[in-house]
Amino acid sequence: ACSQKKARNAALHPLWQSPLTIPGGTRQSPINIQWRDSVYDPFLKPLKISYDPTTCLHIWNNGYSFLVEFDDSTDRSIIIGGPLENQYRLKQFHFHWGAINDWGSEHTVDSKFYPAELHLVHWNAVEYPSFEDAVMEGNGLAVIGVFLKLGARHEGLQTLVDALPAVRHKDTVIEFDVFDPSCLIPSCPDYWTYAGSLTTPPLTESVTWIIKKKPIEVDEDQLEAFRMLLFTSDGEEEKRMVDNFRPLQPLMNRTVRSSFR
Ligand SMILES: NS(=O)(=O)c1ccc(S(=O)(=O)c2ccccc2)s1
Ligand SMILES: [Zn+2]
Repeated sequence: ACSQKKARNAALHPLWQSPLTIPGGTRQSPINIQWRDSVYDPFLKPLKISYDPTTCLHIWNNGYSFLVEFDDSTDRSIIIGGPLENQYRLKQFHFHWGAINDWGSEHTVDSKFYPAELHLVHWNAVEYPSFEDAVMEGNGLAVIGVFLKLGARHEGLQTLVDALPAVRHKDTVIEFDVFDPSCLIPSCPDYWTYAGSLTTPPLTESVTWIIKKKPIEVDEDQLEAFRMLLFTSDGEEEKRMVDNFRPLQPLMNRTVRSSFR
């Protein structure tokens, strides 16, 4: 089987032979972040975030999560600095959550789960001609992870929550034309960063993860609104969209760096 796999791989176009396309690789995500094992890196810069709210396009339920997608045809919504060599363009953001508040995040901190986790997905438009190309490159993507914890109602999130009933079923989309996702990012500058992968197929090892140390607070009704979404299309037997997080992956030969002491 192994030799067959090698033969099959050899038959592939060189582009697809790189280790990046073999998701059983060495830098998979998510991981547990053991705070005391993370290494402070004084050379890490502050992350600079500048989003143009008018680049917001629509919300859609893709059957995994609900995504808010942005117009990434120009450099109007970008991040720069932090661990990044270039600026990266915002493509979309989405969430992962649990059926109950005891779990739901993809990353954990000292083995603690949060009830949900926000991912803001950006791509390296300086070095690559398209998002699809960037997805296949080791420095192609940068994802900001923000933990959600149970607490006060989040007013910025509420505009998003109010739109969710309209995308209850898989493959439903609604226009969502002005939203500034920086309202979902804690003002505290502290973050961890490590080299990882997408946490859903194609699982490619192309993500520089930037995980914010401080969570944002959301209330129970807002988490419940996530849980009333469906994995299933209209007319199919309803399956609630919950527990859409990937299991923890081995750290292997990686160090998690922190931007703070
Ligand atoms: N959870 S995560 O942030 O790691 C993530 C998974 C998938 C994406 S993607 O939508 O960018 C994408 C990328 C390639 C193909 C299809 C979707 S981002
Ligand atoms: Zn995600």
